[in-house]
Amino acid sequence: MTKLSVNINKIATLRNSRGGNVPNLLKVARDIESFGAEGITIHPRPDERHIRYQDARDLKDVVTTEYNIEGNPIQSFMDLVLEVKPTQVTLVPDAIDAITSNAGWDTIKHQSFLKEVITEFKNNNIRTSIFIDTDSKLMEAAAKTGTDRIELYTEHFASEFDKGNKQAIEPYTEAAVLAHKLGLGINAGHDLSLDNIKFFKENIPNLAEVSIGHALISESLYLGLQNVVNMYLHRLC
Ligand SMILES: CC(=O)[C@@H](O)[C@H](O)COP(=O)(O)O
Ligand SMILES: NCC(=O)COP(=O)(O)O
Repeated sequence: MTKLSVNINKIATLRNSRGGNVPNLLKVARDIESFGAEGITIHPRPDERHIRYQDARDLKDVVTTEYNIEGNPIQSFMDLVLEVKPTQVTLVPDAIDAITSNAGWDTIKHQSFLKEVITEFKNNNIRTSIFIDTDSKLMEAAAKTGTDRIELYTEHFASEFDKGNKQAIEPYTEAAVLAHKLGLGINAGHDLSLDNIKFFKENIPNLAEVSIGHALISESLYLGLQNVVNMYLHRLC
């Protein structure tokens, strides 16, 4: 079984656009869990453009499934995660001004830093995962950091799949086989969607968890619009 962790960054983006509390992030997290999702993911960024550090604290008392916090382990992020103690922390090497995550870790260059950070999280009973590309050398170096899991960075797969190139899955399958041999758990995320998730899952052995946000929230709008427009029409007739 592969767990679905829903990334709720986009709910916070919508909320912040008006300055109030609509949509209510905590209610959405509760609802998503009640609909059967097995985890909630957030990615608080230093500019707090969507998830705020306070949201990460507030969600701690709300999330009853798996709580996954993603981000670049700068000091403020480290402090936050060590305070909140989620189920899992996913380390992502994104630049402060990145629009979204756009690269995996260079686990060779940053090996000793990652080892240090991972040790600290694991000493606090927080499972660790490293956002990473499919390169075998990077995967082998990831295992040496002591991380529990890796998260395959799936943007390339998603964009190639969209163009009809199903062979783009091959490096991901190979990376998953290697990760499993190295004793690493396997997560995946970025641009996974209703269109590509079945094919991805069928081709990735031992896939423990996917975190999905941008497409899932967009699909929820598409699939929910008809219902809501009709509800307005009923109230207006
Ligand atoms: C790590 C990753 O690939 C995505 O989760 C990313 O966290 C999405 O962040 P944004 O919602 O800020 O684009
Ligand atoms: N770790 C990936 C994630 O949480 C969601 O990424 P996306 O679906 O918003 O691209």
